[in-house]
Formats: sequence, structure tokens, C-alpha cells
Amino acid sequence: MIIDVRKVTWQRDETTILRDIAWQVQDKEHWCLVGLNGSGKTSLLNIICGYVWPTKGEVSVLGNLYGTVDLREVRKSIGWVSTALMAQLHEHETALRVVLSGREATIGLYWVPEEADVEKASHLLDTFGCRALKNRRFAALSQGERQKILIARALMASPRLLILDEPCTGLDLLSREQLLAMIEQIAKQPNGPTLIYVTHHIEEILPCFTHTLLLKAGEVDQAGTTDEVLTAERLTSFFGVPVYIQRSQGRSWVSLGEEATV
Ligand SMILES: Nc1ncnc2c1ncn2[C@@H]1O[C@H](COP(=O)(O)OP(=O)(O)OP(=O)(O)O)[C@@H](O)[C@H]1O
Repeated sequence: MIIDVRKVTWQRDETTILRDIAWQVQDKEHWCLVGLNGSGKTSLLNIICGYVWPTKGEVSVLGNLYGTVDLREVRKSIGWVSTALMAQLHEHETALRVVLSGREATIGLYWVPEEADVEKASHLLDTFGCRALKNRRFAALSQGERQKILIARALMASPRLLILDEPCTGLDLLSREQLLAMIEQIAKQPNGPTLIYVTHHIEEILPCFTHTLLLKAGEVDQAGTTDEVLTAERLTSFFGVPVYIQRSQGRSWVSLGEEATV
């Protein structure tokens, strides 16, 4: 089992932010975590990465029951790509050095990379069509290019679990589709990491995401295979307003209303 969250509740002051969350992610599954603003996605990820301790419940990640293991060791197998991380990186570093820093998950490169590290980083950049960015300053890259570099950085540590936290925020249509194509490539790697893709947007749920969890006001609203969860009926219940779905190339586009009028 990759993630096993059992009856997790998290309270701060008088507020219950997560209530009775149950979530099991098995090997070979890739999940999307969808929720409106403030639904508790980041809080749940913080608990899964061991940065926040639940008020009640149990968490196991990659077979490690939290409370009985060294979380620093567990975190070595988890990659978490987020805009918060992007803000921390040293902007004067080259794209290659940012990717290299992923081996030790450091902000900045304070150790001398070995030849094998440079080969691995270069290979990752080549695989994702980023060879030309290698020696460019991170600060000079577009938002979409930076996201690709951050994902390549996370892969340097060969994580078993990779959390992609709203990676398409701020991207134009073409950049978003390029980034999604890269993510699909990672999902298809036979020995690649289990992906958790966090988003507000249903249309970003690629066919490679086998399962979807809809989080609503701190509770699991729906969880199951993506086909089961992404129905007009369930999404209407989730959003609390009538919606309809148009499907294309294995993806679902959701609009408000009863049905499409052309
Ligand atoms: N440390 C904290 N103390 C008190 N309240 C918190 C804390 N962290 C989060 N919250 C509250 O918990 C709720 C869920 O926040 P969270 O950031 O987990 O949601 P989210 O789904 O990630 O939102 P978004 O999509 O806007 O990023 C919010 O109302 C937030 O204000």
C-alpha cells in the first residue's frame, strides 16, 4: 500500500479542518485529488508528508506507520512539487543545477555532483524535451518551463510517491497541455512513482489517473475509480449546482447547467 489514511481528523482551535478521512492508495494507481479552495487538500498533503500531526486517526505511507518511524527517512521517498517550493529556489541557479539539487532535496547545490548525477539530470531534461533549458537561469524560465524543471528535480531522488500540487496554475493552454503530456509520460513509466495530482480543474484529470478523490469541506465527498467518480450526477452533488460533462480524448470538461446547447 502506498498511502493508508484511516479515520483522520484534524482540528485547529475550534475548527475541524479534516473530518474522518479514509484514503487508500495502492501500488500501480495514480490519483487526482480535487477540491474547491479551502477544502483541506494542502492540510491532507501536510499530514501525508508528516509535517502536520492529525488530531485523530492513523497514517501509513509506503508501509511506514507514522509515529513509529523516522519521518525524515520516509520523506526521502516522497517528492512534493508545489508553488511554495518554486518560491524558495535560488533564482540565479541554472536549470541543470536546480534539477541536480533534487538528489538531496536541498535548496541550492551545496555538494559536488558526481558524473552519474549530471548524467541522470541531463537524461531527465532530455526525456522531457528540456535539453535547451539546461544552462538557462531558473529565473529566466517561463512558468511552464519552471514547473517542468521542478518535476525533473523531484525525479532526481527517484521518489516512490510524487505529489504534484496544482502544477498547471498560471499556465496558458499550450504550456498546460505540454506539462500534462510530461506528467502522462511519468505516469506511464513502468517503475515510475505513484502520482498524486492536486487540482481544482476536472479537465486536468488525464486518463492515466486511475482514481479520483473529491474533497469537500474537509470530508471525502467521493473516492473511487475516475470513471465512477466523474459522472454528471456525482459532480452535481459535489459542486452543489447542476453540471454537465463533455468528454474528449479520455478527459472530462465540466460546465454549469443541465446540458450542452450548441
Ligand atoms: N495551520 C492552520 N491553522 C488554522 N487553520 C488552517 C491551518 N491550515 C489551514 N487552515 C484552514 O483550513 C482550511 C483548509 O485549508 P487548506 O489550505 O488545506 O485548503 P486547500 O484545499 O488546500 O485550499 P486551496 O485550494 O485554496 O489551496 C482553510 O479554511 C484554512 O484556512
